[in-house]
Amino acid sequence: MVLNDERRERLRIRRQLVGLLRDGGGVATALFCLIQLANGVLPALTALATAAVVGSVGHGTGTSRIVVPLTLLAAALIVGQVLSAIQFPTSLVIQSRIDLAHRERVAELASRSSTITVLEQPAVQDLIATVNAEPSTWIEKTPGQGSTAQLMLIVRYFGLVSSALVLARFSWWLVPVLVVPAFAYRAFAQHQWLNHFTIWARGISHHRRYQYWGKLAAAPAEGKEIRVFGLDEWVSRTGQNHGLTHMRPVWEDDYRAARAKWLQSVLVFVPLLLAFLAVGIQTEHGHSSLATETVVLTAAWAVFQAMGNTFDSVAVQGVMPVMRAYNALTSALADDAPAVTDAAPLSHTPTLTFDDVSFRYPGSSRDILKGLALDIAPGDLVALVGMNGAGKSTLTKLLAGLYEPTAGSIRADGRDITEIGYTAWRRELAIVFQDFVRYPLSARENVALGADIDQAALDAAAREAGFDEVLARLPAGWDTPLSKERAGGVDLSGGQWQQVVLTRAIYAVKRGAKVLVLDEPTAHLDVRTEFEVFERLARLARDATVILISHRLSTVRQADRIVLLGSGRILESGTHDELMALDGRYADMFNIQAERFREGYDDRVEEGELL
Ligand SMILES: Nc1ncnc2c1ncn2[C@@H]1O[C@H](COP(=O)(O)OP(=O)(O)OP(=O)(O)O)[C@@H](O)[C@H]1O
Repeated sequence: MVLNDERRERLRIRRQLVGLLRDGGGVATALFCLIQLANGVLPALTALATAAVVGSVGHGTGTSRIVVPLTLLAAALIVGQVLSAIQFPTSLVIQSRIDLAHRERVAELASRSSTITVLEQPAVQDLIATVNAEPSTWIEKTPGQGSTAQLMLIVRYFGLVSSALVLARFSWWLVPVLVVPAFAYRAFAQHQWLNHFTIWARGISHHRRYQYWGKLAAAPAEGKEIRVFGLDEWVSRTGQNHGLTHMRPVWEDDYRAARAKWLQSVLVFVPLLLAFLAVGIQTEHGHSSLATETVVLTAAWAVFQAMGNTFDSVAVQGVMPVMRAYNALTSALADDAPAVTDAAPLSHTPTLTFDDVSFRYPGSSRDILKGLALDIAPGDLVALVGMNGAGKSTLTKLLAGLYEPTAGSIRADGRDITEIGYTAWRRELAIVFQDFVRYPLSARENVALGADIDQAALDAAAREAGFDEVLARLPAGWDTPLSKERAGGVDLSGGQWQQVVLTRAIYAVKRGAKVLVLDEPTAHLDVRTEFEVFERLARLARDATVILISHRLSTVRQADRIVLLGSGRILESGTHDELMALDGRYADMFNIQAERFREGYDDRVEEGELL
């Protein structure tokens, strides 16, 4: 039953692989199919042409009779050579196109889910790692490689059939005598290869560790320690041990396979000998000609050639995990089709309402937010403060719709954001996450991120984020790649990167975003720069609501409202003066930071110091 299910799945994947050939491009795939077909039938044609040449020589009636069969034979040989020369580049073109289309589908699949809940599941992450199909060993194959191998496997049977037809013309019984052992030969070789494959795959974790230890010796950072602590011998021995643990069973299998070669040789040798003897005897007795003998001998050999190569099966086997992961990922993300929405952009900045919002992360039993209630008026600059782990970033992720509240709702002008639709709602947001992405792109691309370029707005955003001074020092200004890995690129400091993403968020506001969320956007900036940025943000707050998370209380004191989060709830809320007058937790935190600052320390509250 299980075996049947497994067979059915393998068959389904094989069909999928054939279907993928569509992505290889019409012309290239047609050419590849033609090459495979020709490769399949050429041995039989060569057999017929050779026989015709031999036959015409035997008649001894001058050279004219031999010209046509000789030309045919030469044509078959030349076509065979040409085809094998263009087969490889054609297959590379098809494979890369199929792989590109596959990666596009995977990216589309991964972004299909409107929240990131499902993507955070370890099982889904494992599937994505497999489905990305980046082979690092010979046993792993890409969908492109699997797909062309599957086609070659199918076409192989055309070769078998054409050679069998040629044999049948001489004597029908030669067909089973040769084809049955050829199948047995194939099954045997295939079994050996797949066994070899399985044994190799079983030790993959040792192989990975062998690779890791091998790379360690050559890596600059680790190289420092290896030299200082004299670890070279230990590193090389550990690597060697992993290599040997992986390869020993593989080598044993190689010896076993070599010893079993005699059976394969018998499977080829005996039927061929039978066929050769039968035809030889008949020719001897005048029942057959030398030409027929030639055709039978060549076609008989071609039968084994057609069935002999088993590497295509290994390639198909190598892509099975990728296709299985792809199918599993499709089912895992099936319920997360994008919310289709045609909601029009908001005409004004909305009032934001967190209505009794509770939240716990999927798979966790701890409530991060517990019935949180918060209203934010349009154009307000609200500072969210609180200890590490209080749930500030979580609140912004809920606002962005990356997770859905476990209870309660988040509303914009009274409308639940799920009703507006996440795609439409996110157009209204500009968010700088704490763990923002540093794209190895130009400064301009890092700020615009695919949006239309409005250079005047870009320049203004850079000024407001304090990025203009950095920009002026970049060798190619806006066009400078922000990565040393790119030609002419530069590496920015942590603070300079924050200025880039601040510029990104401000540019989004200039292009119409109504809510700006900044999660510790200034943590790496020096106090003076942070203060200036904050001043500018305060001015920006007239066009958009700004929600700012910060640990530096001296900076956020100018916010319209400061909200102190703790234990999943709002502990205190008000202006700086109101909260200081309250003399509660905020006042404590502020006083400690102010004291530290006076003493010359950084004014950032470190984890565990307070509350
Ligand atoms: N993806 C996640 N899965 C499970 N728990 C998470 C996840 N992300 C955050 N948490 C937990 O949620 C709690 C709140 O985290 P959050 O990042 O919202 O805090 P924060 O107030 O922004 O802290 P910080 O000031 O350090 O940035 C923390 O205890 C954290 O461990």
